[in-house]
Amino acid sequence: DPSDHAAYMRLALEEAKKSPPKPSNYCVGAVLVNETNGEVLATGYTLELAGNTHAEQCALQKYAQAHDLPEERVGEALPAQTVIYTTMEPCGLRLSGNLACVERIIRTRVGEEPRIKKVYLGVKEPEKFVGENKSRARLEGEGIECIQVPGFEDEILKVATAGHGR
Ligand SMILES: Nc1nc(=O)c(N)c(NC[C@H](O)[C@H](O)[C@H](O)COP(=O)(O)O)[nH]1
Ligand SMILES: [Zn+2]
Repeated sequence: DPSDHAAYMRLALEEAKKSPPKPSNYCVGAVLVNETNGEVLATGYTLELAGNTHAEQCALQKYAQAHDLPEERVGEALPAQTVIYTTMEPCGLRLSGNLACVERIIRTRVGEEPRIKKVYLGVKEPEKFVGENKSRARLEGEGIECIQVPGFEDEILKVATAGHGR
């Protein structure tokens, strides 16, 4: 049921739990969904794919690979009403200097239309690594709606910071 946002966020959180904790990032989970029919298109979690990969990046890369496309062209294969659920808002800047997920989401545009129309997020990014995350303003500016799915904040942050010690 495409409107059961909590179910998709719960799925993203289950993915996040698979991520190997590190002190230098967050353990995040992401799910790409076709909002027209509720179909799960791909899932991803931080470090799932080789390299210093983010959850959203992994979901996009897996879907692209399944359609014989490089990640930067994934928009060509995404349904027009694709949405992404991510336990933490997409990064806008990464200490590693790797391309931020907000840019990966925006570049799914084909012509004028972004293929990812909405970003459902569980929590804002804490300001530990890169100060205030400005991705939501960036996305809204590109016509991509950002919607917070409430109710999972504590569990998401516990999983996200598992590698940060106490
Ligand atoms: N939305 C999101 N999904 C992820 O999978 C992930 N790991 C982060 N984390 C954001 C955090 O700002 C960066 O992890 C640090 O800035 C370190 O940067 P790298 O990850 O090493 O590129 N954020
Ligand atoms: Zn990211």
